[in-house]
Amino acid sequence: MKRGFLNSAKAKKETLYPAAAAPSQETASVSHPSQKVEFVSKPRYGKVENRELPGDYTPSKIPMSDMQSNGVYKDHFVNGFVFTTIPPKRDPAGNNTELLLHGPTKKKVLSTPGFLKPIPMPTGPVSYALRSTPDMGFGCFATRAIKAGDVIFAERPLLLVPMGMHVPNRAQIYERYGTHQGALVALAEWEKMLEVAVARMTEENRNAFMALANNHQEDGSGPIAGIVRTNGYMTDEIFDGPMKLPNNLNTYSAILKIGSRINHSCRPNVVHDFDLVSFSFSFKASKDIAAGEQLFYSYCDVNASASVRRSQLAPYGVVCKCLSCINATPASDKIRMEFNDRINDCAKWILDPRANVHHALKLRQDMVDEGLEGQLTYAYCVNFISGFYLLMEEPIKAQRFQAEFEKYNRLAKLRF
Ligand SMILES: C[S@@+](CC[C@H](N)C(=O)[O-])C[C@H]1O[C@@H](n2cnc3c(N)ncnc32)[C@H](O)[C@@H]1O
Repeated sequence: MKRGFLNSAKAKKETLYPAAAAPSQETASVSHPSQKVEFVSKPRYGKVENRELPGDYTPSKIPMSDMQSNGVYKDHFVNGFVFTTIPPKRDPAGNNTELLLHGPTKKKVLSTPGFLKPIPMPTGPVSYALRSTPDMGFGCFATRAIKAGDVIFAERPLLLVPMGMHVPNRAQIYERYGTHQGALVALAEWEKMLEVAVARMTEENRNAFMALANNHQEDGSGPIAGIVRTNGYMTDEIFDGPMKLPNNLNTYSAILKIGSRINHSCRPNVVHDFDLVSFSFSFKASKDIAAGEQLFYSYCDVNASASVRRSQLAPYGVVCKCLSCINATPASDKIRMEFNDRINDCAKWILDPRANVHHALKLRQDMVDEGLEGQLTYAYCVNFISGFYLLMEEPIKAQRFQAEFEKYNRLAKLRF
């Protein structure tokens, strides 16, 4: 792939995967020149035969006295995880997050300049409602027309926990019980830790959390871990240590009351963003949405082929039936995989606008056909087209595409 601005870290940030989209593997640990991550484990998914725990296994007692925060912001460990609440004072509207957080990371979060700002307001009156769907469980639907770039809602997570399972005695567990039963015991130990965080929630938040979907009922996950794995949003703005490690080994996963009800489509109409200062996720319309339409974001890489998307969705038990998956062909795969390169080509084409404007118009049409108007690539593309027409001294057309750029650039601002 050519290098260009779309390969920059900022551009790559556009695709945010919920937690379970990370490749599933038994265990993972890495050594980094400046960081060593231990105790991290990514559990299996699907049906795991023989889920019985070893007869001699007794759950660890979570050392509450060491690990429970006293609810004061300054409380953090130099080395170790804390259970804590943000903000520590109970909010009558329920906007509190329970966290299992590495002590130094808590310190980093709390010292973010401007922390803690109020949650952003939605654009206009309430525009969404939860409803059941015939084939996806619950979903989130627009109750009125929503414009591209509008904030549909913003919320603090119910829970924020490390992305992988953090089980302090993992090595001894595997040594004692072997790979298969060791994995089950690790999950049981992880469940114990999650139980502490969930027990700290208000009753209302706990009920909302426990009512979320659980697609991990047969792989050995406990009921809380199953909900975390089904509903987590990757929060890579929060990470342990000085830098982010590969495979999300040191990032966090957030579970949301409303956001976690949004289903997947490879033709999404919603984007989301986590803002550390208000400690909240905002969900914005990435296209104009009509009243009654379901809201979707993408759990997978929308620039990947249909088969890669399918494998990225497998941990959710999602078999996507969006138009792009149903009608996928080698040609449509190629189109998706080449969007980023083609937008970089626009910079070349603009040197001879009259001869090349059709390339840029075709790119735009391909993106519309694939339902990807919410991608940054699309905003860049219409901006280039506007530039082509300006150079060709066709101001009316230039203005039309400039207006479209401004509409989609409202979204780009969310991600920069
Ligand atoms: C984050 S939850 C979304 C909300 C969920 N439908 C509910 O009832 O709460 C993810 C789960 O929703 C279901 N789901 C999401 N998108 C889907 C899709 N496109 N097709 C089928 N099921 C889907 C899957 O069961 C998936 O594991």
